[in-house]
Amino acid sequence: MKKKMGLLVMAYGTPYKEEDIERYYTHIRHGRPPAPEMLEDLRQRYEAIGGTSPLAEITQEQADKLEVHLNTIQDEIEFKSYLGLKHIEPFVEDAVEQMHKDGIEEAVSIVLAPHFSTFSVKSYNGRAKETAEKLGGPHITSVESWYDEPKFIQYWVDQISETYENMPEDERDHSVLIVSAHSLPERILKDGDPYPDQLDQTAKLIVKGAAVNEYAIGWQSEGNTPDPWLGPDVQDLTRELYKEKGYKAFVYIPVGFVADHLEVLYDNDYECKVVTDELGVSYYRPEMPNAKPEFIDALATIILKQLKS
Ligand SMILES: CC1=C(CCC(=O)O)c2cc3nc(cc4[nH]c(cc5[nH]c(cc1n2)c(C)c5CCC(=O)O)c(CCC(=O)O)c4C)C(CCC(=O)O)=C3C
Ligand SMILES: [Fe+2]
Repeated sequence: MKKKMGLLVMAYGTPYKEEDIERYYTHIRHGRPPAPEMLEDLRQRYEAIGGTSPLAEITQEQADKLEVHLNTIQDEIEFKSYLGLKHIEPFVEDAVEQMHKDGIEEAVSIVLAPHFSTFSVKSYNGRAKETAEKLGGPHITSVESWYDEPKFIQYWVDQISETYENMPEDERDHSVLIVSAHSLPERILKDGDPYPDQLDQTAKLIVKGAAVNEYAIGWQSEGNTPDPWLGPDVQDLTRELYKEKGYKAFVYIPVGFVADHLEVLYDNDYECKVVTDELGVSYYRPEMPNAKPEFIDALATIILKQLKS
């Protein structure tokens, strides 16, 4: 008999339709409704990428494929996946409750974001464990971070190698790789949050694997709040690097994310491209992992390693 295990896949979540944008944004803001102009600004950004984000569909596909793949590559455990989202239903709490109702006693959880921070991964895992404790189960083993998983690094190495191979030689010799993640308020640094160091490590491993000479770390998508956020912002960084080094091509890899969504399709493909267009240089953005088999295999490897440790 195979051992049955819940597979709790957690991700940010996105509005399913335009009418969901307000309550979604309110949830992100811990229950404080956004001012009308902030809401309108967000609505327009979704509008610019086609009305809503492809994220909902991609996240579901990632969870489904991960379950199937895990059940294919080993035969000791029967995994059953549950999707738990941070800011829209099915919420993390809903997923844990469903596992409990289904009689799941043991579960493993993973957040679809590679780098640990008190703002992101810690809060997902905390919400899951708190709910499980309240209900009296399941027992959850959590993956805390996976920013250095070799198969994840290899995914990006392969992507950028392909991008650089297809670039005109003159551009390749004058290009820079911008490795980025979602910015967070600078105050996370006070408490020794590992987030910036983990991004640094991811970047170093990718750069080494792909033998890229020129790279820089940037932050993107910072929130609309008065506190200072981690910088440099990818748009400012693009301008500075152009001024200092005169690069002819900029290659963006937002490795803090794993799917095509608003922060990539708008903040990179629109906002960063406005800057590269203005500077008259080339913009490249290798493909996101989404539900590609190599990435699903990387996630499965991370889960199995966690269960063996
Ligand atoms: C660390 C981090 C990740 C990566 C880790 C993870 O994935 O967990 C992430 C991912 C995402 N963030 C997303 C969307 C948004 N995040 C916002 C706002 C914020 N994010 C924050 C942090 C993060 N966010 C923070 C500290 C705020 C400010 C909150 C405040 O005001 O105090 C806002 C509000 C408006 C704005 O600021 O743009 C939106 C719409 C989407 C979905 C996109 C889609 O729908 O396609 C995704 C994947
Ligand atoms: Fe966000």
